[in-house]
Parts: sequence; C-alpha cells; structure tokens
Amino acid sequence: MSDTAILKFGGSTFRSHSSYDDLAAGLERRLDTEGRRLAVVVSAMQGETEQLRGRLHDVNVHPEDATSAGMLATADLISAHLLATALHRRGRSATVLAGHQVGLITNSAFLWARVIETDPGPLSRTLQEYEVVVVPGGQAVDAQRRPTWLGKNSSDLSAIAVARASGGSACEIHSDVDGIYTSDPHLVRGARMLPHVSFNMAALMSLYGAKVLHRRAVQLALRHNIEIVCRYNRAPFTQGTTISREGNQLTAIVFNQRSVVLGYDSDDAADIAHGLFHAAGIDTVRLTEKPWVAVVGGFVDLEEVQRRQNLKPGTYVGVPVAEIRGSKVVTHIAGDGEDALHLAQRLHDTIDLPSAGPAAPQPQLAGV
Ligand SMILES: Nc1ncnc2c1ncn2[C@@H]1O[C@H](COP(=O)(O)OP(=O)(O)O)[C@@H](O)[C@H]1O
Ligand SMILES: N[C@@H](CC(=O)OP(=O)(O)O)C(=O)O
Repeated sequence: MSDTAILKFGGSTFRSHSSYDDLAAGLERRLDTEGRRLAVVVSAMQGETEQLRGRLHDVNVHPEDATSAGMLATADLISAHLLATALHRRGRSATVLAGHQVGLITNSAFLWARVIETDPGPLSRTLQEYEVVVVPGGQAVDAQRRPTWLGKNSSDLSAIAVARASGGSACEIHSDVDGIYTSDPHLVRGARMLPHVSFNMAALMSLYGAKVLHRRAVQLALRHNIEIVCRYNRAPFTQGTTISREGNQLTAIVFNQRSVVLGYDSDDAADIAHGLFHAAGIDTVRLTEKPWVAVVGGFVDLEEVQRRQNLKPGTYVGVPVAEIRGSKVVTHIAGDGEDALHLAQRLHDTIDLPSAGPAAPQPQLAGV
C-alpha cells in the first residue's frame, strides 16, 4: 500500500460546510496529479466535540466513560461522512471506515484508550476498491468491539496508526499552522517556524502542552520511523516542519492555558498521583523540584478522576510554562492562564533563535 498517501486534517480545517468542498477540491487535485490513493483522517468540525460533551453533561454531569466515548466520537464520524459526500459530488469514489471498521483495537479505558492491536486488513481491502478512504479520528473499539475514544485531539494518533497499518513511511498532518513553532504562533509574538524537528523534541513539546501534535502520535511515529510532514490546511497546503529521526533538538517555550499544576503533601503522594493519572491514560508530568504534578492540556474532569482513583485531591498551584532547551526542560509556574501567556512571551523574548525559520506571518495578540 505504499502507493497510498496518508493525510490528516484537523478540526481547524472545518469551520463551515463549505470547507468540505474546498478540501474535496484539494484532494481531487492530488488524486489527478499523483495517481496515488488517499487515506484521509479527519477531525470533527471545530467546536463540535465540545458541543456534544456539553449536551451530554446537560443530561448527566457525570456520564459513564463508555457513553461519553460513544457520544464524542460521533462528531468526527459526521465530519468524515461530510467529506466523503463532498468527494462523491465531484464524482470521486470514497468511503468512510469508522472506528469499528478500521481495525484499531484498544484497551477499555474508554475515554483515553490505548491502541493494543492494529489489523491492516480492512484498510488495505478498502483502498483496493476506493480512491479515497476517510477515517474519523480518535475512534476505535475495544476487544469486545465497544466504541472507545483515544482522547482529546487524538486524530493525529489515528493518522499515525493508519500510516502504520498501511505500511506508509510518512504522514502529512494539516492544521491551521504549517508546522511547529518556537512557541504558539497564535499567542506569542515573534514565534518562529522550526523546519526540521526531531521526534524527541516534538514529543517533549507535546508532552508539555504544545497542541499542534498529539504526544502519543509522535511516539508511535518514532517507534515505526514514520516521518511526520506538517502542512497548512488550505490550498496550496504549504509544507512547514518535517519531524524525523534526523531533525534538530531546539529551544522552545511551551504552554497550554488549560494545563494545571497540582501540589501534594509529599513526593510519595505526588508520585502516586502521577502514576494513577498515567494509568488512566491522562497526560501528566511529574515536576520533580517539588511534590507537584502537571496535568497537561485540560479537558480532564479532575474532580471525578481523583474521586474514582480514591486520590486525595491535589491543590491548585498554577499553570506550567516549559522552557525547553534540547532535552533540558525548566518548568516555570504562572498564577493562571493569562499570566502563563505573559510569562511565555517574556521567556520567548529572551531565547536565541539561531536555527529557526521565518516568524509567523500574523501573530495574534495576548488574550486571543
Ligand atoms: N509550538 C507550537 N507550534 C505550532 N502551533 C502551536 C504550538 N503550540 C500550540 N500551538 C497551537 O496548535 C494549534 C494547532 O493544533 P490544533 O488546534 O489541535 O489544530 P487542528 O484542529 O488542526 O488539529 C495552532 O492553532 C496553535 O495555536
Ligand atoms: N474530536 C476531536 C478532534 C480532534 O482530534 O482534534 P484535532 O483537531 O486537534 O485533531 C477532539 O476534539 O478532540
């Protein structure tokens, strides 16, 4: 199946229904010029997953995880069908392989599931029949074929899993930025694009909350040596960062205003909390300077997770801002999300950017 290109389009690609036809036109150009089949992983329309979460919580503030997984995953499925129908309108052959069809088997941690098995059969059979196979991101099933969700923003992970299943050596990830920058280019003035980044650097950045790539996606890509090519999500789909084994270790300031640092009474208590969050599939970093644990990226019902794990709730310490220099990370703590933004800007203003690429064209100002 190496004559298949693996592409992923994030939620920021789909701002309105006309986005599906725009993308179908772009895919059609690729089909015509390259002659390769396409496996296209898509995310939900921007905001749709959280709207569904809101509706679920309107009915029950503590829904069961299996129910949440089934409900949240439908947003990406709708998106996949909208893209397929846009392609059909142009006369192209396309179909959708949903989570229960695509061959990704996970454990039963319904909301933060881990892939334990990949069956390449369904994808390869379907690609023989259709020019484009559209796969909704973030969906899979457990061994009993119950719907599971790979977690928030996990379509990147689906894309790498699909690349692996199809024997591909590269995966093109499209977003509203063309690559990885020295800091969030929508929030930090002067952020610069990094043309070549190592898997380790990309994984470290996503571990500390850089939203552009999913941490486990980068780890899976490293394990199977799948090069990640980042591209902008509108024609002409400009290529920015390439992530590979050869990429550079660089300097970056990473933060996510939804991340929080929780404090515990002792190092042992912090280690236990970190272990329990990790076992539940939630991204955390144990900040070893103090008995602190950073819960990265938000969208975690902390109260509920702590209650279920019988964990004494941690106390709020602040929002982490990571200064990454190669493999060395210093974590600074800001009082809240707004402070984190200002701290990130100050730190970024002081870093050397010798090997970085161009600055982001139109950085937005603080508070966006
Ligand atoms: N270091 C960084 N480099 C590039 N983008 C970043 C970085 N840190 C955070 N981001 C954010 O990641 C966003 C892209 O990720 P995401 O919102 O998940 O996109 P998509 O919906 O297309 O998957 C960008 O809009 C940008 O604001
Ligand atoms: N349904 C997913 C969509 C997704 O994976 O997001 P992204 O656009 O970052 O790929 C979510 O909101 O988590």
